Amino acid sequence: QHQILVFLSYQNIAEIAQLLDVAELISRLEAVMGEFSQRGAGLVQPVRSVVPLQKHGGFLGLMPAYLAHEDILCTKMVAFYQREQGSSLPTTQATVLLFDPVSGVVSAVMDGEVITARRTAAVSAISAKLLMPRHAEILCLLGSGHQAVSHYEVFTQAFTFKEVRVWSRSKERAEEFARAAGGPVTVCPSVKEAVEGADVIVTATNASEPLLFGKWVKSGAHVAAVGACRPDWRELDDDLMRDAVVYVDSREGAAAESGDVILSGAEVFAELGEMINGSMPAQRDKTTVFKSLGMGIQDAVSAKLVYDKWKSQQ
Ligand SMILES: NC(=O)c1ccc[n+]([C@@H]2O[C@H](COP(=O)([O-])OP(=O)(O)OC[C@H]3O[C@@H](n4cnc5c(N)ncnc54)[C@H](O)[C@@H]3O)[C@@H](O)[C@H]2O)c1
Ligand SMILES: O=C(O)[C@@H]1CCCCN1
Repeated sequence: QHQILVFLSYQNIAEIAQLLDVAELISRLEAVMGEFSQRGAGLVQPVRSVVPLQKHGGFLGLMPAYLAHEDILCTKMVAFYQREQGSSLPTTQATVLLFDPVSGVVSAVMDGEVITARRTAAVSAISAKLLMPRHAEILCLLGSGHQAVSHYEVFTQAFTFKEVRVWSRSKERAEEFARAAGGPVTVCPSVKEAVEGADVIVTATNASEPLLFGKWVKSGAHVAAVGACRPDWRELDDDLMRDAVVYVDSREGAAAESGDVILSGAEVFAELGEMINGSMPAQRDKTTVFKSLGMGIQDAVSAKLVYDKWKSQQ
């Protein structure tokens, strides 16, 4: 009898979080991103298929991936929406399916919330490790939602900052974020004040117009941009995109989905995986942008990590 593991939505988040060790996740993500950028036959991951739900201001993304070396077959399904400010409905909901690649049987259905939050922050942390200034002291988070929280957790675990700042559209939310954080966080009244002098800036908002302007960004800073995942959505302005050295998770993904890349006309210098596998340099001394869109292979290694840990505990 084949055993199916079911993690129903929003019920076992603490359990999944416990199974997703940050250091281990980072090391698995580095390996798979490095391999992806070699474009070998062992890794299959089409650009995400996105179904627009025009009537509801949302999208359904399908993110399949097969990793032959580790024999991982996985797909994430993620519904994401642009919500009115104050809406109580979630903006992003994800479910991850793991398959037995021999039979095609589903071996696990997992809530994708923690996987999405952690793996995205872990990938941003890899970009920061390679691209942020050597003695980075100030981390700035723009947005105070799920991604901001997971970036705070992962970044403060992976690095040491003298100061952490947050800006959010809603001051109350930013204050709530600061109260809930595990350490001191400065709430900033404007994006400009939040980012001035910052060494690392994470943009994690649902904005569709630029909110981070190059003129405010310190020369040599690193920006990890995780929002704006549609070809007509922006978080960063043209100046920043054109003046910075731009890295992406996947060139094909960025060309299809990143408004910041497409509409600015900025040149993509390299993929994160190209830095990891040594085929392209990390230009740490320059102002850098890592434009993240999210990849199925990232969910696949994360889900496998959760599954293997869970199995070993049975
Ligand atoms: N790159 C990736 O792999 C990846 C993965 C997951 C989510 N995302 C994207 O990251 C972004 C944040 O996701 P989340 O799960 O934290 O969402 P969330 O809804 O939990 O938080 C969104 C934050 O953005 C703010 N915001 C919304 N509209 C804004 C606007 N117009 N201007 C400024 N701030 C605004 C909200 O106030 C909130 O702080 C989304 O765009 C999401 O699609 C990317
Ligand atoms: O890769 C992801 O999981 C996210 C989901 C939401 C839209 C952007 N990309």
